[in-house]
Amino acid sequence: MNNNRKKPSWVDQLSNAAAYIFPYLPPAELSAVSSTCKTLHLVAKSITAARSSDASRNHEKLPIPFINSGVDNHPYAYFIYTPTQIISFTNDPPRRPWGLCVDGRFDPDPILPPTVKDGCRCECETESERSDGDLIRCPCSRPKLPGLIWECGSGCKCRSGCRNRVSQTGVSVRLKIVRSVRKGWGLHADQFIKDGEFICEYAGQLLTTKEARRRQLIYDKLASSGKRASALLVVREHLPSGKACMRINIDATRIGNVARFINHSCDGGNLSTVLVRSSGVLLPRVCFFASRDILKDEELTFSYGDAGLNPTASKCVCGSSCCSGIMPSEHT
Ligand SMILES: C[S@@+](CC[C@H](N)C(=O)[O-])C[C@H]1O[C@@H](n2cnc3c(N)ncnc32)[C@H](O)[C@@H]1O
Repeated sequence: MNNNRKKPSWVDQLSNAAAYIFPYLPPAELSAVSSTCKTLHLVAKSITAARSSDASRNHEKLPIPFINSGVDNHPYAYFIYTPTQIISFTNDPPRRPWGLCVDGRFDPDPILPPTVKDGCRCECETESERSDGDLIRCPCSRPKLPGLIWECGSGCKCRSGCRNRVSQTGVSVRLKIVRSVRKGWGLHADQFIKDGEFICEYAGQLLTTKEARRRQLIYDKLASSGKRASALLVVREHLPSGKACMRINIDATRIGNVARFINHSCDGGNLSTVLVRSSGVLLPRVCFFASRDILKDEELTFSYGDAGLNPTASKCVCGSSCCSGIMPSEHT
């Protein structure tokens, strides 16, 4: 037996322990411990580099880096990543690790999915029989309403490879999150994106309208003191009767995906907001598709709604020729 094996030094032991604990720390705590000694500073630096390299925390097929070219000292934004919408009413999500390096995960040459403008190529039959003898209609054959598309889902005979599941593939285009002086973080294309291509879902916590209103008041207060950017999206689906509409509230402020970084543009921007319903799934999802060809490095934007007359609303700096100068705010 070799008794001469070298014991790890206390510096190595400290560094190993820090590598386990630091990925659980939010930025302020990470920065505080980082300033205590050189060893901890180096571990914190590598965690920060890993966090900045992929906002999706390995949840998407491609990494989505944060880019801050000297605008200020924010290397990344801190939030919990969810690739799909979640029904959750907890106020305090538990801490999870973020910042460990995982090598060799990304497919360098992914197969791009079809675009929404390719039309339906669903291979399941228009009407097919379920095992219980009932006929089910393929969602592709349902009447289309503006701003709403039907995709195949768990209620269809087809499998996940079906071409009518465009928005169920996750983020498949190269994106990056870029810091700017006036708008904070913003989502940008990191490749050419074709008109009609699927960009991403707006994922976050699905809220009741009562809870959404409660949170909106808090966010408005924080925004008026210049404290925090919120990401609470309200979308209304007009039901086929035309007499009622369903309100969908998605809050991506603390738990969300890349869509929480999409800034507002008064001219409607370059994204279409589309409600996607799929067979066998009760709730619709809010998805973004390119509304025109988008060049590499262009910022992705959409209209948050009408500016209205909210006197406490913050200033819009979208820069479009029809900019109202006021950010839209939800107060209904
Ligand atoms: C959904 S977040 C978008 C990401 C945000 N920029 C960030 O840094 O996290 C919405 C917030 O971004 C800012 N924002 C978005 N569009 C803007 C615009 N056109 N002008 C000024 N601020 C904007 C506002 O602070 C708004 O509350």
